[in-house]
Amino acid sequence: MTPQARVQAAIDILDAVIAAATRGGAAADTLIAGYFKARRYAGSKDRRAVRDLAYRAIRRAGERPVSGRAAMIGLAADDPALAALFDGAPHGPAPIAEGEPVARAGIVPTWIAARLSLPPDELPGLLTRATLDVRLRARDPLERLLAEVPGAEPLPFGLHGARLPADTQVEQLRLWQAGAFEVQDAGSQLVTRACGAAPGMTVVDLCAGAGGKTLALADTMAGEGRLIACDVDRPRLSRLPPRAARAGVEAEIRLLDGNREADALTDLRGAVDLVVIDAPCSGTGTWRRNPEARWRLTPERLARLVETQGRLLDLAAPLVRPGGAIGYIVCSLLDEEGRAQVNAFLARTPGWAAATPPLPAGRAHGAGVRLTPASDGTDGFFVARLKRAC
Ligand SMILES: C[S@@+](CC[C@H](N)C(=O)[O-])C[C@H]1O[C@@H](n2cnc3c(N)ncnc32)[C@H](O)[C@@H]1O
Repeated sequence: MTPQARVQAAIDILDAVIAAATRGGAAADTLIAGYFKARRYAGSKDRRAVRDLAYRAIRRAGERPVSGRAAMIGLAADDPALAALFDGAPHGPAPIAEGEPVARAGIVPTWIAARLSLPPDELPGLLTRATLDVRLRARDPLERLLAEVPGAEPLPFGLHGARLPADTQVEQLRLWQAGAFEVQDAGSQLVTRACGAAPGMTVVDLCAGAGGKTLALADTMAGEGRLIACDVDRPRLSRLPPRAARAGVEAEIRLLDGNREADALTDLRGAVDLVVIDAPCSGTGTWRRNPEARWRLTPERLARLVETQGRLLDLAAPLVRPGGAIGYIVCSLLDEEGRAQVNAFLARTPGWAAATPPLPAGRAHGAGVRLTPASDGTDGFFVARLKRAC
């Protein structure tokens, strides 16, 4: 592909990303993969260059741009070499006309910025490139992983895992195939640990999805006790059993009905030591992985998420035995999903109190702990451990 054709390809991809963000379609990564699947002529250098251009344009625009071309013209405004490629060459973008729409540079959409309780100097951290962190099974020695992957470094915060070079082909590694490790952000590992699972417990992972945290919980439980993984999303949940099998983990799987979740949990009422709620949320803490997610969120969608989170807390509470706990997690930096959500639960539910353990990272935030990309180098999270009185 010519340099001009690469720019046009990135514009086409951006159009698809903007359309998907508007109507709730696929993530940028999926759209980029689909684009190149249909264009086998593009070589690996072309793919890398187009992907890089598209992501630079996505990261640069805080608000959803009106078009891919507006996003790319915005990027070109800071990059004369890129601007020069708008020259009307075949397969490339037409020259930039006077008065054409240009996406404004920004980090956070205005309506979200007003609700984000982050100091301004932390905002750029939301869009830095994420690290490739992996969690190693407790029984596997870290040295083997460090020996297999040149450039791998031990994770900070005393976590049993490694930070791998960004371009590592994880699934080709022998240790991954043997089930010894899983890709999991250091922050995600820390907040899972904060929930306080232990061997012998009965643990419900209420929003297990494809099982990232289920597998980490199982490792902490060392195969002793009972682990029940639930979700309302059948395709996501169906990805859990093969992952569990690869890691040598046993978990009961329960598909919940989105309107009647409690029906599938009646046998667990008052019998659970720990319910982990890794709640559906805005994902504002993971923008560095999915920067287009900030174009996707709307006040209405956020309100629905907040309502679901409150409902999940109320669903979890009766499952917990006296003296047991809820681990509430969101990968969000919005207080209405984190601190305020937990405060509201504690205010309306007698017999519950905050009992979040100190973490080797993050800062106390209301009844819980918050991790941020800028101060902890992890995805952004809020976690709270809530204990039922004995
Ligand atoms: C943050 S994701 C979970 C990620 C997963 N725990 C992991 O570590 O990979 C939130 C999950 O909540 C699920 N969910 C949404 N509404 C739910 C509900 N009412 N009951 C249970 N799960 C729900 C979604 O399908 C989604 O998989």
